[in-house]
Amino acid sequence: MTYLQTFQQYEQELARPEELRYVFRYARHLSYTDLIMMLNSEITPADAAFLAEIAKRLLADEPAQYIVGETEFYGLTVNVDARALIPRPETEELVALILAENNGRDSLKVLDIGTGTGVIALSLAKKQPTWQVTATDISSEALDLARENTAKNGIANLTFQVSDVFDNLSGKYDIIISNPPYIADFEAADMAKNVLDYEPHLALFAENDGFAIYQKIAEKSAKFLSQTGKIYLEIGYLQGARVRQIFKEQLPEKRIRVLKDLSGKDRMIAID
Ligand SMILES: C[S@@+](CC[C@H](N)C(=O)[O-])C[C@H]1O[C@@H](n2cnc3c(N)ncnc32)[C@H](O)[C@@H]1O
Repeated sequence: MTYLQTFQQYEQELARPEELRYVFRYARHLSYTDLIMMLNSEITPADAAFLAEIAKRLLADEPAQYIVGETEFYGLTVNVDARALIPRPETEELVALILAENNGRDSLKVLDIGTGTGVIALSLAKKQPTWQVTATDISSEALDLARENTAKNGIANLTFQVSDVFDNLSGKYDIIISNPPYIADFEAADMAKNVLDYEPHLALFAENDGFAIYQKIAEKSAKFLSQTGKIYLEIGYLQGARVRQIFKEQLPEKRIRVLKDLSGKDRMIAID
């Protein structure tokens, strides 16, 4: 049997067939061209066994990134596993927005609430070496993973703190960022199995119909924000109006913008 026949046999059964070749290529360090070149050759017994194992895990809806153990985010390679949410491309847009709007501002104190794998904090700290970035999470397991990713990417201007939103923090920040859990419990019924069965629910769901962490951030943000401080948030695409209102009540003097992602959906809030 050839590689191509083996791939095709499993791909028929998979909900996301493209993931099989992606995981195989990544694990075997192959380029697209390398894979194309081998498709018509006889599969080795070791690769046949390896593909069977990958296909089994994908059929059980395990996310491809968890099988590979790594993913790419804003030019960084980070470890991913069940301790934290798999970073999403929309979050890269939040990072790009923050960098574009704060270009040329040196020595800022930056706080990333709910850092997960650490990707927002890591990307900002790498692009802006004069910024001092604090990354927090309520999950110490997620912070362990974020620390691994900091070492993996050789980034120094980053510190970590276990905290329920602001509970273990002090001082003022020039930029506060969060991509918090924002899914309401009732939405679970409509969620894909690869998300619901594998990613940490602490990273996905929040009380008060998904708004609880925004409310917590808003209530204390005046205390933790420097005078000209800014807040950047990722939101669910239907949450813009409500999150704007939550922050308007606490920070009435600030400008609040609801911004769209590349697919035209409300995805970010910028407060300055
Ligand atoms: C949606 S994930 C975002 C992870 C990462 N920032 C990203 O964008 O990929 C939300 C993160 O918030 C953390 N979290 C949940 N509740 C929290 C709380 N009350 N205080 C701080 N972090 C919290 C979760 O553990 C999770 O890592």
